[in-house]
Amino acid sequence: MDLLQQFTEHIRTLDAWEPDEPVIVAVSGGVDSVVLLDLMGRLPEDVKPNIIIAHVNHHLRGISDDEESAVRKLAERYTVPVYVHHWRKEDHPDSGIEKAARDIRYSFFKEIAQRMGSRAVLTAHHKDDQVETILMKLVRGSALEELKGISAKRSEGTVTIVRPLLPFTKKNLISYAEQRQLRWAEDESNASVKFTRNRYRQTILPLLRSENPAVDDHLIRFTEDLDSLLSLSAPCVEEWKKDILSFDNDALYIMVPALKQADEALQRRVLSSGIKQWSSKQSYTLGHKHIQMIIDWLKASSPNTTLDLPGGLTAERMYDRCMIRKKESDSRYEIESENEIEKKLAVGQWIELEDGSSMGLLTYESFRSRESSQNERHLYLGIPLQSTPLTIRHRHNGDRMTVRGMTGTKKVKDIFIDQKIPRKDRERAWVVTDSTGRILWVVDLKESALSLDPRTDTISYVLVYERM
Ligand SMILES: Nc1ncnc2c1ncn2[C@@H]1O[C@H](COP(=O)(O)OP(=O)(O)OP(=O)(O)O)[C@@H](O)[C@H]1O
Repeated sequence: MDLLQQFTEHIRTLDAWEPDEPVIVAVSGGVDSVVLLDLMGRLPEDVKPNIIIAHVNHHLRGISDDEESAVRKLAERYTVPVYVHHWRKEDHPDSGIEKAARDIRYSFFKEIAQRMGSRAVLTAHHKDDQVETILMKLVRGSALEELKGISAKRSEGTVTIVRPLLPFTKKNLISYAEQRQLRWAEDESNASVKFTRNRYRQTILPLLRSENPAVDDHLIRFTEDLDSLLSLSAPCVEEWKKDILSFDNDALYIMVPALKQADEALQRRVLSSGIKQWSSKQSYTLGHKHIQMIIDWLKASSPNTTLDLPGGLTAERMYDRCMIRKKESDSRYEIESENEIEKKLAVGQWIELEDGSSMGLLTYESFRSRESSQNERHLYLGIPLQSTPLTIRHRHNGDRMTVRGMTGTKKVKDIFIDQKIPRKDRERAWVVTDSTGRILWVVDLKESALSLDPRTDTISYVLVYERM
């Protein structure tokens, strides 16, 4: 059976879309996604969807623009629509480039899917990616639950991320591309052993394969077996969790004697699952390493001690109970009390604020077409794609923000002082934060380096503020 036949069979079993339904294919211009696009275009009519290409030009490497035009040419060749997002690293000074680039990719793919009424986003991850991921996680010491590979289908809200090339090796894809005389761009970063994944790809896995050529299949089988064991034992973990853990908005509580009755591997699973559940509501994260730290500390510590954890969290032990929560902020130098009004703002929404002013978050297109955006009572700010939903609130003690032309962050309090804003007005000022809590704007006063300028930047959304 040739690759197209195997792919078609696999697509039928995946059952991720109906014929003629719109699906998004993420095409970087590399061989994997070029092959995926070609295979999708050759599917028989009874499984063939309406293909829409999504591409992100990261402006990171010399060839980024060539990749974009190659992807546009592919769209012409297959007569399918293409959507391109431009992303610049200067807009993301705080985050690691690789992670920020990946986050923006997925949020763009999902946004296009929602806009086009598509349920599926396809990426070209293949079997070699799968094996590298598993091995890297094993070596890094990830928690058992994280030792999963890349999933063939993963739901994220209304969209499912589908990886239809997982059964196929890179070799399979390259020989298909050569047979079909496809053209693709080489990713320069693949050649560098600087990146961890490339060391696994170029040195570690070839060595393991020379020891046993079936090592790839063995690693994949290992995660499949582990997955099934984890699902089988999940009800038991849930039972233990009921005795050991509880949480509310403020804290996660651990009953120490109950925890100590479980063996240590079970302690890790219970805590890891409980913390994940609690932190998904609080947007804190504690990794495997810190879970082990808590277990070791509870084993050794006397009844009244505390342990500092990352993300401003602290664990306090009071006899039989341990409480994990956000550290109290140091308010010695702040006089005014905090005002707790907090509102979320999603794209397309307008909200009225208590002081009679209002804010709306518009797409760039609708901002441009709104005549009243020229109104002098309006102030506006460009918002990067991945920042939403925004939060509107008054200032908090200890607030800090990035400021253009300055490295690090500056205290919002100092910005008020620099601009000689009277105390009573400081309490009334509105602060806008992005989805991760970073300040984008102290309204009418200071824009953070994370915001964009609608006149010059390629922007996704515009936040409009209308004074009372
Ligand atoms: N710039 C891009 N534009 C469109 N699609 C992309 C882009 N980069 C990657 N993709 C899609 O994602 C797939 C995986 O790419 P890559 O291995 O570089 O991503 P990654 O950073 O490892 O992502 P992940 O964390 O999801 O594995 C590609 O085959 C392609 O389908």
